[in-house]
Amino acid sequence: MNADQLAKPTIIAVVGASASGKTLFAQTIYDELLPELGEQGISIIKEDSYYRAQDDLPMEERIRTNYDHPNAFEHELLHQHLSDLTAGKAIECPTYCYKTHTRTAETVTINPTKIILIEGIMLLTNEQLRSSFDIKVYMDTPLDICLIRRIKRDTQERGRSIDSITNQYLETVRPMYYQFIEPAKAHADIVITRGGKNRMAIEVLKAKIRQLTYNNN
Ligand SMILES: Nc1ncnc2c1ncn2[C@@H]1O[C@H](COP(=O)(O)OP(=O)(O)O)[C@@H](O)[C@H]1O
Ligand SMILES: Nc1ccn([C@@H]2O[C@H](COP(=O)(O)O)[C@@H](O)[C@H]2O)c(=O)n1
Repeated sequence: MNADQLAKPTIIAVVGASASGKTLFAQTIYDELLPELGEQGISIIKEDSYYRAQDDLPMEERIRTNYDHPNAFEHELLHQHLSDLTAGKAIECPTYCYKTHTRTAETVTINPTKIILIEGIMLLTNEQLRSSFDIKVYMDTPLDICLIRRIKRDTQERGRSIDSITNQYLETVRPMYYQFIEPAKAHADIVITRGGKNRMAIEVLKAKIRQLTYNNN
């Protein structure tokens, strides 16, 4: 094993409200750097993959779960997986289905890489996880914009009705945002405005990742 393979990875966490642009932002950086850094250079993980499996619950109960509380996630497993990747071991990342509200049977193998991008709503609420991140980015998108984008996305991609989106928003998404997500902004190193298409912010992060990759600092 050479020195590069032994080097500790840099873990970059992208957090913020639901539909604030976390996925678009992190995925754009990943897609644009992958051809240059290769599959050994950069990987991407979604916190949503670690939503708890609920196969044991009937659908009526799954619908009532508060998905905007830290306890909805298996953060212990995510922390274990980040430790494994840091130790140079591959992981089997769960996959999640928003329509059935549980995990699917498949897992995705993620190999250790120099840069790990991870994105999700509750990543900074867990102290153990927080301390494993080297760079913490917060997407500071106004909540009304997030709601508009969530309505569009959840009707088109997650099989939701307008009624279910608005009820869930008022009952859990909005109050939990104020309880858990917005206060976590204080832990961020970088705060990003204008969502997942902020080109300058994307270029700044890409430049930092290149510096970490090629200069090792
Ligand atoms: N700056 C932006 N302008 C227009 N659409 C955006 C912008 N940022 C995100 N979106 C769109 O909003 C929706 C939610 O963004 P997404 O990245 O999935 O948010 P999150 O991962 O934070 O839930 C997606 O359909 C995405 O393409
Ligand atoms: N079964 C589920 C699981 C999660 N959600 C919602 O997803 C949001 C987090 O994902 P983002 O991509 O939007 O960050 C979160 O706000 C949950 O309400 C869901 O609706 N159903």
